Amino acid sequence: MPTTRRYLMCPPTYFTVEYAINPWMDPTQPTSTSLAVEQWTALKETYERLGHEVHVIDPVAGLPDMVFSANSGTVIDGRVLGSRFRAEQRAAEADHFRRWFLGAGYKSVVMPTAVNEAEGDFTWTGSLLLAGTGFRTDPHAHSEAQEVLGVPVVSLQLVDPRFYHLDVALFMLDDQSSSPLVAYYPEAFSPGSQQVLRRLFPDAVIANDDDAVCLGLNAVSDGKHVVMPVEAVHLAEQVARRGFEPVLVDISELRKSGGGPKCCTMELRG
Ligand SMILES: CN(C)C(=N)NCCC[C@H](N)C(=O)O
Repeated sequence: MPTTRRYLMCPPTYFTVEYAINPWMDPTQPTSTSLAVEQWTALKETYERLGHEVHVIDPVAGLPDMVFSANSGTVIDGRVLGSRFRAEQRAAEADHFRRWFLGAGYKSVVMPTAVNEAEGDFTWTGSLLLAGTGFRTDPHAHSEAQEVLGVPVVSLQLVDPRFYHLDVALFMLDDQSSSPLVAYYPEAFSPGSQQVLRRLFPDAVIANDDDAVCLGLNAVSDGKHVVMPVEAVHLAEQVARRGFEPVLVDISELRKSGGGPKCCTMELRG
């Protein structure tokens, strides 16, 4: 069943690729800010058409990656754990989001002491917080998240630099039922973490290489509709076979910075 969600997004008004902090970014290749804005607007309108509430934070000049709002906060039951970026180029984003949360009336807003790229590396299953590490978020941020948010955390080790955040390797199809359904790309994880995922989610949708390299796992599900990159053809078929409805979006311009639909979408829970 779909449930209505609240999302926080940031328009890519100042989007460009002017530095390289992941293997997808090549500052020598041209980017189009107007195309990025067009694709982002279509994504936002897709959420609104599906009945979701979208809040928008003002973009800031000089912060070209601020469009990836999912990196700036993990919100569960109305408690906010902000972010602390690994790359200095993105460091200033964290405080803009902190101020947005306070302005929006959130009472519990905690900024992390360890490197923590928020929903980039944290995925809420409905009962557990899956937490990635290996490239960005520091393992200490996992225990910090457990303390601040008061939820059990399961650490997962990422091993392929192309899938530098958890949310380009795994997403929740259903976070509302007692047996949550997940989709993931096993090769992005260490052998031990693959075992953990098999134990936790024996019924998972398993993505293939083609799904993973178009950042197909950077998807957003409301329990029925799954907003995902248009190139993720095989994954969309798998998702449909499980009874979900793929909603395909073109987010190719933002992929030049290593992001997809989920990266542009922070969920405000509670
Ligand atoms: C899953 N999420 C939120 C992301 N993967 N975010 C994309 C961040 C892209 C940015 N150039 C960076 O490298 O930080």
